[in-house]
Amino acid sequence: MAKPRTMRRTVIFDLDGTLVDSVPDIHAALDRLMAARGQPPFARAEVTRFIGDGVPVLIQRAFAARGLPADPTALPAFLADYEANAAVETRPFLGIPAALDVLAAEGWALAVCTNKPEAAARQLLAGLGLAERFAALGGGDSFPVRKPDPRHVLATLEAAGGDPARAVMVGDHHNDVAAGRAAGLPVAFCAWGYGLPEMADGAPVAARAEELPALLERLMPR
Ligand SMILES: O=C(O)COP(=O)(O)O
Ligand SMILES: [Mg+2]
Repeated sequence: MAKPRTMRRTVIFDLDGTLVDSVPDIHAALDRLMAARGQPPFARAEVTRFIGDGVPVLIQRAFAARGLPADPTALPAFLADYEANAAVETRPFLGIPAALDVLAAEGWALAVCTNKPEAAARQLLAGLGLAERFAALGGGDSFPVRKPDPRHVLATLEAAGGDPARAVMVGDHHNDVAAGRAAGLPVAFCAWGYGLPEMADGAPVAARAEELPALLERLMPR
């Protein structure tokens, strides 16, 4: 009798700060948005701190930092600019393409769960030649909920054809740790990203992308 097939293991990756260093293009688009309102540019460290909760919150934080009232035209203006310019300076972090190759060769399915709007995330992955590697992409506006809500992770996993009992979450922000854990997944934290070290909250930390395959193997043995 044929043995029942064991479902493939799936890695759910966060995008910004985990797979790609996207802050240069986010920073540039945000400064153009602010310049159109007569505002001075931001420092890179400020923009890095604004990232993690999706674009609407990024813009709220930027406007609050400049003491500006909310402006409903800002979000569509930012998105139109950013979607067209998401892959100008943005690149995968050092070692990420090679780590994805190793994971794929080891039989992992790969998926992306990001709070970045889906259209911008797809533009970016396509612009970097990474899109075909992923079985599914769940953006910040793909479902009624987003990270830290675990349903964002679970819906992305379902779209990838994955099994929640055979999946791990990798991210750089407390939203990733919280969403992955609440979804019942083991979590790994990326030290190279935009989150503060304490956001790992006890999750195992990868210091470099090349450490990911062995770390994920430990979290979810074959
Ligand atoms: O868009 C954001 O604020 C964060 O995106 P991420 O979930 O890919 O880190
Ligand atoms: Mg992130």
